[in-house]
Amino acid sequence: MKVVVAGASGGIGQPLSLLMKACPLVDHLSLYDVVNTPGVTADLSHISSVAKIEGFLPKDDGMKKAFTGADMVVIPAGIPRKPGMTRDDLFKINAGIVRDLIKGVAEFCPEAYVLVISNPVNSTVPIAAEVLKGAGVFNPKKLFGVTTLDVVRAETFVQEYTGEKDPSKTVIPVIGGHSGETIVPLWSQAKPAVKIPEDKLDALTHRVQFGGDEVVKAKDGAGSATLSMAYAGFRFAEKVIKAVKGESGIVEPTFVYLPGVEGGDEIAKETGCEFFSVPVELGPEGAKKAHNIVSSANDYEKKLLKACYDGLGGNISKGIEFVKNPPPK
Ligand SMILES: NC(=O)c1ccc[n+]([C@@H]2O[C@H](COP(=O)([O-])OP(=O)(O)OC[C@H]3O[C@@H](n4cnc5c(N)ncnc54)[C@H](O)[C@@H]3O)[C@@H](O)[C@H]2O)c1
Ligand SMILES: O=C(O)C[C@H](O)C(=O)O
Repeated sequence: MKVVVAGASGGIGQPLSLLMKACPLVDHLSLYDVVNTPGVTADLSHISSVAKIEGFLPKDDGMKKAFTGADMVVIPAGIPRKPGMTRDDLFKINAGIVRDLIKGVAEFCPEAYVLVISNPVNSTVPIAAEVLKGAGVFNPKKLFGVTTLDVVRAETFVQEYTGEKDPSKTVIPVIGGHSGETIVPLWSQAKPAVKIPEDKLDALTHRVQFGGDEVVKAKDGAGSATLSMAYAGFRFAEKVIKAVKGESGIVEPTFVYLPGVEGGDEIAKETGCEFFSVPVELGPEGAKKAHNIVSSANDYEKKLLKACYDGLGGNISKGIEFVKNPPPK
């Protein structure tokens, strides 16, 4: 299992690379960034874990060397938010960064599982799909937008109503997209079931939808969530790797191209969105089956979903348009 982290020197990239280096399921870790990969690689290389590690900069065919033979490419490359910014404000810079990295995937490792962390995820994943389509190598089962941080937040914030000692033991499906109102926690589908007082529901939902803002505000200009994102990104990547290696029964919400995944057509029809995060069963081929829990939402959640569909559709079209009709340079 050769894993590439693209954007490896950044706030997410470094702790994510640390978790990958420590993971016994990873044989080969390849770090790629436009800066500082020699230092990050030298540092991590002293860890006595199984993964062989290499680091590359763009010079001397660095992307080709980093990506060739990769089984998985995880992408946290791009600028983060500052207070007052929306994720969509990152589009101008991050759209081009993701497009160019995905061109590298298409050329050097078209069979790889691709996990996109870079924001705005609602647009960067459609960008990735368009680039891969254009290169004739798009496999929707292998392209994932990482929305796990929303799931992790929901598990954490609901703990006060579950009484669970370990918050990760409560399964809360968080569906839709990854920004503000497009993030929809389906509390009614919690396992085990959880009773949230009615007067607390709005505040809890809002905290999950806008949890990213809490961190952006607290970091006060120094970026957005990095450590919790590295944890969440690793948690999702590890699940994909385990499924690829044959473990069955792994289901995790992730933002996928619905028409390309079994069960996805029905969800696309119901939501009106081609890209959507739903619990996806993972298998050796990647996304095995999309679970339609949209139809099980209660009335409160249906209202949230309506707002989600309205916002998400525009974000998706913006990403597709960026590749189909690139803006003048
Ligand atoms: N999906 C999520 O839930 C989630 C959560 C947190 C952050 N994010 C997003 O992740 C991205 C990264 O956040 P961060 O805090 O690590 O930012 P950061 O600025 O600390 O790190 C980004 C890294 O990307 C590198 N980079 C820039 N252009 C590159 C290119 N063309 N090729 C390779 N590397 C390149 C930079 O050199 C830097 O090291 C942001 O867009 C942020 O909004 C997503
Ligand atoms: O909020 C951000 O900009 C980063 C990330 O998407 C998050 O949810 O923390």
